[in-house]
Amino acid sequence: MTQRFSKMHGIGNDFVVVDGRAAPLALDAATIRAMADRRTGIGFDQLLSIEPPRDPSCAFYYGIWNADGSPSGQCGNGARCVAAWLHRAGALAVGALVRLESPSGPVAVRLEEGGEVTVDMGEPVFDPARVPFIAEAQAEVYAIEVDGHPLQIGAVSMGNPHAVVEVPSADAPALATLGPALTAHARFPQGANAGFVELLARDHLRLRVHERGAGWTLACGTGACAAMAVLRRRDAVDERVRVDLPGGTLEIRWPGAGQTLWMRGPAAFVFEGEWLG
Ligand SMILES: N[C@@H](CCC[C@H](N)C(=O)O)C(=O)O
Repeated sequence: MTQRFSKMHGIGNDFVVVDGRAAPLALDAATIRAMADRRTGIGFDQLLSIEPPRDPSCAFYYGIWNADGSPSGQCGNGARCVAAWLHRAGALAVGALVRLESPSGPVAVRLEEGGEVTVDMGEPVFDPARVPFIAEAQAEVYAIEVDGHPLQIGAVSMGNPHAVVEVPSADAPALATLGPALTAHARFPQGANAGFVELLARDHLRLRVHERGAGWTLACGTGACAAMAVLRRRDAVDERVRVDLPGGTLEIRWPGAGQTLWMRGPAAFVFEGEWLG
């Protein structure tokens, strides 16, 4: 089987992007894992397939699979790469706000002059049943025990499940084991992307994310949105924040409840190739 692809990244969160507009992608989980292997495959955190929309109000659909072959509902850095890919394919004009359909519903993307992409990521969802997160009632923080450590976490969906923990340092060595343990915690029945956020100022965060299905990544767009959502809900941050991740910086804006959340950042092409697996 051969499959043409573009290799892209959004501040180091890397992707294989395939053109499924004529024939939607039909790869099994084992093939995706083989493609994701960083020694014997192409290597990526997520695979994105751009396809015709199911929802007629959207211009295109993008499917998302993690490096371990599991599907996801949303990918923030991926949405920016999809916008840049569509522009290169002549299907998205600079400055136009275009609705795209993700597995968890629509987002709107705009390619800015200069190449950055702004994305309307929708409204954060805190209802535990919709994250999903097991809790008796909705709360701003939940006390849970992770790997023997008592933690206070926020739980939110940005179209995919996130746990957000405020930490004194996003470089703390203990995160190496806490990340995988929180991702797999039993109170997240579908797993979670585990974000560890350091509050530097009301407009400046540092974040590391252990992603469900991909492990530690250099950046997680929905993770940055989730950190903003959880901290803004507690009035710990302003309406606009800069989020520094190991691979670069994202700008996030969220006025608050009842409003959609916006993310802005770059999207880069690396190379084009053909998978011969
Ligand atoms: N890297 C992403 C999130 C990708 C999906 C995630 N690992 C999941 O399983 O939900 C981003 O930039 O948001």
